[in-house]
Amino acid sequence: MNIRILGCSGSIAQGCRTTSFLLDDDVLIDAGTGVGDLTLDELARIDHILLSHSHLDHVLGVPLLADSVMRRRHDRAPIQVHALPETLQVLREHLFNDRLWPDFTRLPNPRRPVLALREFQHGDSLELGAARRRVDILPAAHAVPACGFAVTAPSGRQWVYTGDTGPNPALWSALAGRDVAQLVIEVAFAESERAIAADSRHHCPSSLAEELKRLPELADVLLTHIKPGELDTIVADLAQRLPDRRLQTLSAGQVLHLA
Ligand SMILES: Nc1ncnc2c1ncn2[C@@H]1O[C@@H]2COP(=O)(O)O[C@H]2[C@H]1O
Repeated sequence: MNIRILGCSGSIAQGCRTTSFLLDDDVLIDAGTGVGDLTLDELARIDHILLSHSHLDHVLGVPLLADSVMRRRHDRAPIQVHALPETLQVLREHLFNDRLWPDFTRLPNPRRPVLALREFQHGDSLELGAARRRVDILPAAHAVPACGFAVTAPSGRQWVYTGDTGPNPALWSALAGRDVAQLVIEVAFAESERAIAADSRHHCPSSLAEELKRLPELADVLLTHIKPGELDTIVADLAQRLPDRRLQTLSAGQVLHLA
């Protein structure tokens, strides 16, 4: 099982692309600005998009992708966009409303649209893509309704992405008993912006260090969603707080493999 990191930044700047991961070649996990690095052929292969929440940095690729691939998918089923009901409602009301963007859930033809919106709930399990990967929907604690995802590799080991979240006790309960090989967890803000982190329901180093006490030592920890310009400060801070835990930072272009 391969996960290609298209974007993993907390916002944009040169070299910084917002969250998007490609599972195998047909399942997109979040649709941030990293989606724009895919070729048209790669975009046209995507059959499923999982959205962790409705914020722009995670969804803006969906309407653009729909417009790009529409003429290549005449004979294909709609791309299934999977998300919490609250997230889909935001897309319907504020994005695909024929004002901010055309309603691609009815275009190019209401009987054969390029997008179909599919609800899931926390605790659900989906089977997605040609490889029928199992994806479990995990709780997240963010400023808007949000979730994370656990994807099961052929060995039974799991790749877990927290989504955008602040301190999230329900996540650790949901992970108990799972064989987590890799945990992609966010830390958006430096300690100096701890108040903004708390307000906007993200992690900073102190809250992340507390959370990681709940994770088995064996899992690899990969940091994501760091705000542009903050990486060195955050990594140095975490190295002091967690000297015994090897932390890696995700980078765009990286491909994670899980047997
Ligand atoms: N109270 C706040 N003060 C400053 N910035 C904020 C506040 N709330 C949200 N934001 C910013 O708005 C961004 C929206 O996307 P994010 O949640 O990734 O990160 C958020 C912060 O960078």
